[in-house]
Amino acid sequence: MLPLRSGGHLRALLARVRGAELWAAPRRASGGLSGAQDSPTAEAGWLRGEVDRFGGVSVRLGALDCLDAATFQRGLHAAVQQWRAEGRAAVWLHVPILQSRLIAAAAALGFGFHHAEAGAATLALWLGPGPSRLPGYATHQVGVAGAVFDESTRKILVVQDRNKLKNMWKFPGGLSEPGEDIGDTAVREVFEETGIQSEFMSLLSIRQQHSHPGAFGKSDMYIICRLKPRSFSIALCPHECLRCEWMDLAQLATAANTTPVTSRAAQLLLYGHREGFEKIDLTMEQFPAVYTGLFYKLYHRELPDSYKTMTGVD
Ligand SMILES: [Mg+2]
Repeated sequence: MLPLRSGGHLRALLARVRGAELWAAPRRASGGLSGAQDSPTAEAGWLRGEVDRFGGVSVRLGALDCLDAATFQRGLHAAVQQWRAEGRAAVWLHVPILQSRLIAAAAALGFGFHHAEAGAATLALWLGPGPSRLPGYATHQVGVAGAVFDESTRKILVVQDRNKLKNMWKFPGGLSEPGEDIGDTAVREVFEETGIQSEFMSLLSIRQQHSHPGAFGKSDMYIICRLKPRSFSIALCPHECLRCEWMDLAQLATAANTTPVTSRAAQLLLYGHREGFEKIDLTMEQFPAVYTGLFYKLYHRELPDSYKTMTGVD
């Protein structure tokens, strides 16, 4: 990745920019197709790009804080021409928030926003033939609720949220944090909103809703987990909830002042309680990912061991 430039280094770079010998061809222009790890660092004067495995060039602006927008734009324009001539597929421009004044200069060359995080925006320019084939950024937010069900009393934990237009019974829950497992979100949100400690058992349902007002117009994925209670004494969070109680499951399944998704989950739980939770549960198993050192969680209906090993199957 691009090293941060020191002030002296920056002055030297700017002198090179003004001297116009800058946008030298990358040393290994066509590299990078063999995979991200051995992608060469392409050098285009002060705009250093890294070639990715899709043939795109990624440029990270560092401490170019003295660079004026006009000089930046001239340099970027020449570099883009160079990359286009080399057949690059796209340019990704990572702009730290303090360099935001350079964004308009890039936009004038055809760059658009791809995504932004708190400290930086990423702009993209498609260079390949035809319409852009670059993937979009995040499409969904993920909300997770915990249906904490006490099998011995047939009671289920329900809340009514504050700041809602109607007071409906629902399961405690909230938005998943980056990198957080679904089950961990459910357990954390239940504890934060109700003070109840619980344990993840399974996934019960997934709702997908597009153009969700609470997701800034993006799509919303709302997942309900079955949790087992580990404590029973409610300590309601007054900022998030109006009410919280242990309600009989059959009462929730037939209640009028609840949401359709909550009713359906309650009916599923009643069915599971009577007929066995293996009829409704999507259980979780962890596997190693193809990306070295990483793991993922797989959720599906219970699979007999004979099918897992594929022995003893006709
Ligand atoms: Mg909530």
